[in-house]
Amino acid sequence: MGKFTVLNHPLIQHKLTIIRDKSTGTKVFREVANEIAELMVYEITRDLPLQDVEIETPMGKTVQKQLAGKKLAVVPILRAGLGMVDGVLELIPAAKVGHIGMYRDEKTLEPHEYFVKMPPDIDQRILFIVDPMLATGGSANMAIDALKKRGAKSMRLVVLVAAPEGVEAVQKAHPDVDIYAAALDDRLTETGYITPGLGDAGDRLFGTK
Ligand SMILES: O=P(O)(O)OC[C@H]1O[C@H](OP(=O)(O)OP(=O)(O)O)[C@H](O)[C@@H]1O
Ligand SMILES: O=c1cc[nH]c(=O)[nH]1
Ligand SMILES: [Mg+2]
Repeated sequence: MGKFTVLNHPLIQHKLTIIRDKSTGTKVFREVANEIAELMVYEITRDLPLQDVEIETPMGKTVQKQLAGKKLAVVPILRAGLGMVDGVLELIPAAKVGHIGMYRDEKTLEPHEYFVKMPPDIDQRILFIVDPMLATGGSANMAIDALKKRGAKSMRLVVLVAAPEGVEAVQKAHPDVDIYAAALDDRLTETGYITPGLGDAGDRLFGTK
């Protein structure tokens, strides 16, 4: 089964409270969502493999470390995942970005895929799939299916708020994918929203209703 990790660094908890607050407007919501994503990526990349490289400093030759092997890509699940991309790229500016468009039917809660554009060689990259909300897990599972179909082999799912139902669904469908969240919330409401949650992440990021 894939690991589920809550990254509860005090800065992350503090910032998450800001975006949960319904009085937080679009500008601050956008800024702080990206700040949380940046802090999360710092934690999630701790285990990336390093390799030796010989370089020359002004003082002479030396063997030092650099990131080894596989390259990275960030994959936001549109729309709301876009709200985490800049934060990830702050720390990994050379990462490629693949987009996957999904919307959840408001009544049935079924996910629908409407767009996929990936960088080449995703089979050789570690993919950080980002989406602020993991609710039923339907969207994340369909996104992971779409990426596997295109050859992806190494994926990590990075969300701000997770519901227990969503974590269980992804762990069951994709035991090879580790999940990282800034918080694990109580449950889903009857209408499929995470509670206490932060509302509709896409609407809060983009000012839609
Ligand atoms: O786990 P699930 O039950 O599938 O729900 C989570 C999904 O719902 C939201 O997207 P939404 O469908 O609202 O699209 P949007 O990002 O365009 O607002 C959210 O950003 C996730 O992608
Ligand atoms: O609480 C939720 C659940 C799904 N999508 C959201 O944006 N928020
Ligand atoms: Mg939405």
